[in-house]
Amino acid sequence: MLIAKNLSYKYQATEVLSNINLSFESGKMYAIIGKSGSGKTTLLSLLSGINATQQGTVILDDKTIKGGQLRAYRRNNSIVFQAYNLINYLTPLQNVKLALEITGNKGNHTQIAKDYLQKVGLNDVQMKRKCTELSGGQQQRVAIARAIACQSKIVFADEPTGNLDSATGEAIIQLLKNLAKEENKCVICVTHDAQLENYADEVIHISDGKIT
Ligand SMILES: Nc1ncnc2c1ncn2[C@@H]1O[C@H](COP(=O)(O)OP(=O)(O)OP(=O)(O)O)[C@@H](O)[C@H]1O
Repeated sequence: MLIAKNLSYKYQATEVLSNINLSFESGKMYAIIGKSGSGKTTLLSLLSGINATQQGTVILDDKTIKGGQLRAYRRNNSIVFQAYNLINYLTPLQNVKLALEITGNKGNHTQIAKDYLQKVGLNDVQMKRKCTELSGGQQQRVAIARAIACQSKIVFADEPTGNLDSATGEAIIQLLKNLAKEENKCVICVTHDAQLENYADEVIHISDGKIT
């Protein structure tokens, strides 16, 4: 489904990814694991279309993603960012509804947003507070609800359990895993979390910008 072919990437003169070749399928959860600074977020940014490739290609369903198609490709993907990237002056409910509107989802957006926020463990009061009035872990769960509510074929998650205690983290991992198994999505997570490694169908190790 999704292929990274000979991907290399530099920031200024420094190469941070070197000749990466990977392939991802629907119905599976992947964990990309590596030390801080090993290139995980950079790899996710190329796979998801946030950044354009420099060398090598990203191929979706046999079609190479070219420069002009990057924006549309990016819009079709769901991404859970390490820094959440929520709209802070909106409530969780408004954040998820906005994403549903932008991605042109059908159905009752308020109900869908509520259902997904409940799934990640937010209660009715928390859903209606401003995001700035939630804890870091609650904001992370809003970011996850927003990503999975949009029904993208591929969900990318950068440290999705980074700010959660181990029980909440496990529940979120299970939710991501169900997304792969029950809804046939391709779920690609970047993580340090050994728990996530245990749940993943495939574990990919990256070190100094290379797959090891
Ligand atoms: N915009 C940038 N300009 C220059 N160098 C960058 C930039 N973004 C990242 N880097 C460098 O590229 C390398 C890989 O960074 P990246 O964020 O991909 O690593 P990571 O494995 O996701 O790290 P972490 O687990 O700490 O988030 C690091 O050495 C980082 O300092």
